[in-house]
Amino acid sequence: MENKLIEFRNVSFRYTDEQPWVLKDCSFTIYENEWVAIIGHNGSGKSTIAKLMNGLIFPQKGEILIGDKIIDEQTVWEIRREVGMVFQNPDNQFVGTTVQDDVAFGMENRGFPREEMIRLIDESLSAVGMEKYRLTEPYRLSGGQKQRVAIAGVLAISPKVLILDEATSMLDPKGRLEIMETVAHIQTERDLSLITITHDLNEVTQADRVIVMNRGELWKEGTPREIFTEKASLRQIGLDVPFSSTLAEELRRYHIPIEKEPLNHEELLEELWTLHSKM
Ligand SMILES: Nc1ncnc2c1ncn2[C@@H]1O[C@H](COP(=O)(O)OP(=O)(O)OP(=O)(O)O)[C@@H](O)[C@H]1O
Repeated sequence: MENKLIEFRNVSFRYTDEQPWVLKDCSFTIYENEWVAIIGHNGSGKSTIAKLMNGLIFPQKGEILIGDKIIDEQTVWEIRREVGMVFQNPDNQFVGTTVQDDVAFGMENRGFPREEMIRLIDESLSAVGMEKYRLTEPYRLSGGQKQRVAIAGVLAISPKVLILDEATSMLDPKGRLEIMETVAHIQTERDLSLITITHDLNEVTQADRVIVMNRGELWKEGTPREIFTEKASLRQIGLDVPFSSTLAEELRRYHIPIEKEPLNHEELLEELWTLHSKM
């Protein structure tokens, strides 16, 4: 059995006593070295989960563990070193006047020695392909480059898990693809866990596991293929399914026996090719 990294135990949360519960009795586990995508309609509680994982807010009911530590006021500073987060809008995340200052910021806050900081700035900027931009002012960068720098800043503190909360949603398809390729590569290289909160189905299909949220409750968890097999229920809770999966559904209506749920067009073509060669 893999090692547990993050565990939600019957977590409920609301922003104020007057407001309704935003998360209701959520229990799930994230393991070391896995990539989990969290999906759900707008307002289903995904970003709230990310903020809870980083100790930006605390649950009123239940508990959250990182490794064997419960997140509370005492452990939160230690835990923030283990849980790195990158948000949607890169412009709200910049604090440095140059790229290297920005990457250094998280380390300065945590009192890293200077020599180690210099080494880690180099290492993390090259991990995201931004080593040439050390002295560039952040406002001169493109959206995708800014997100790379934000990721480098998080990587520099060597977290155990990297959470991307809609971190690619402001990028064009090419920028998205490039960032996700970089992140997937870093994840395997560094044995990180990766949690992506996203509406991008292409990203979801690449994850090892998917957690589906609906109205503050954990609706289902499973592999992308297991999740996307349930197309009708997903649509009912306001979620989309990959185009290849919808197309397979249509083809089955025409009695074309597509067996495996195709997660992308390559898999669908492969299925069709196999059927064709049996004819
Ligand atoms: N700071 C806040 N104060 C009060 N209510 C909030 C706050 N942040 C979020 N909420 C509410 O909590 C609920 C869950 O929000 P959350 O941002 O976690 O959803 P989400 O699934 O990430 O949505 P989206 O896909 O739109 O980003 C929503 O009803 C939202 O209005």
